[in-house]
Amino acid sequence: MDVRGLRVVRGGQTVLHAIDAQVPTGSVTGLLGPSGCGKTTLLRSIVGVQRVAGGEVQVLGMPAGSAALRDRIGYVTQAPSVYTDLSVMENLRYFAAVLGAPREDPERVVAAVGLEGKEGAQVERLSGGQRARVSLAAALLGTPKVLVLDEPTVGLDPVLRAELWGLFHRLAGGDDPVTLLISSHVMDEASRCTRLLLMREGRILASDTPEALLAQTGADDIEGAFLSLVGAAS
Ligand SMILES: Nc1ncnc2c1ncn2[C@@H]1O[C@H](COP(=O)(O)OP(=O)(O)OP(=O)(O)O)[C@@H](O)[C@H]1O
Repeated sequence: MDVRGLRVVRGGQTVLHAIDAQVPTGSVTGLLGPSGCGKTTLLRSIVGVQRVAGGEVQVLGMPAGSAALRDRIGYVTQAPSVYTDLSVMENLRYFAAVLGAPREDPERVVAAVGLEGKEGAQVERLSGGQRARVSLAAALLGTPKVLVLDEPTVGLDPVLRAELWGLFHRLAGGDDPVTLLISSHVMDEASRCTRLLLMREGRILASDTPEALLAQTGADDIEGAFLSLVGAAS
């Protein structure tokens, strides 16, 4: 993914100020920054659903929003995007049909997110974490090359969070690597990423590996590195 000079205006305000950002293929890149800094807007621009005021966004070598990218990008929004009155499997079969995914794909993705045994459960009756995993399972249908996940671990317990990060790394490290871009406002998730994009007030503060950011700032953790970079930029 390659973002150059991206400018977005929402509600009359510039929310992305001509930003540049690269997400290497096969990386697990964390997009970290405080609430309201523009993370969702950047993700929406990459998925191709955000009206942009300027700049360019390329995904897998194609302009964001290209029809050819539709079944190659999985996008999980913050709000669950599955039908709550349908069962887990009904949702997955429906989305698989829309995408033209292989017939056995719903079973594969249920196993990938650890929802075996819940196939027949109505989504309405699932816990928040289970619902989040149904949305993630839907995004894994059709074996996308890029996964864009907006705060996928919010509200999950630590065990489930660790399991999901394990899944993200398995997807990125497989024979057919997936590139993952994952937003979070929880800085302690930074250490789970292979690369970081630190964002503040519509600008990218830094783009590097967690280790390099710690070395560069001399901070003990990414929160400290973030504060040091904010200090240096102002
Ligand atoms: N539909 C909208 N209309 C106008 N302004 C919006 C809209 N959605 C978001 N904004 C503004 O754009 C800015 C960036 O919002 P965005 O949702 O991208 O932030 P975020 O970093 O994802 O926040 P959070 O972590 O709280 O989800 C904010 O100042 C917000 O008020």
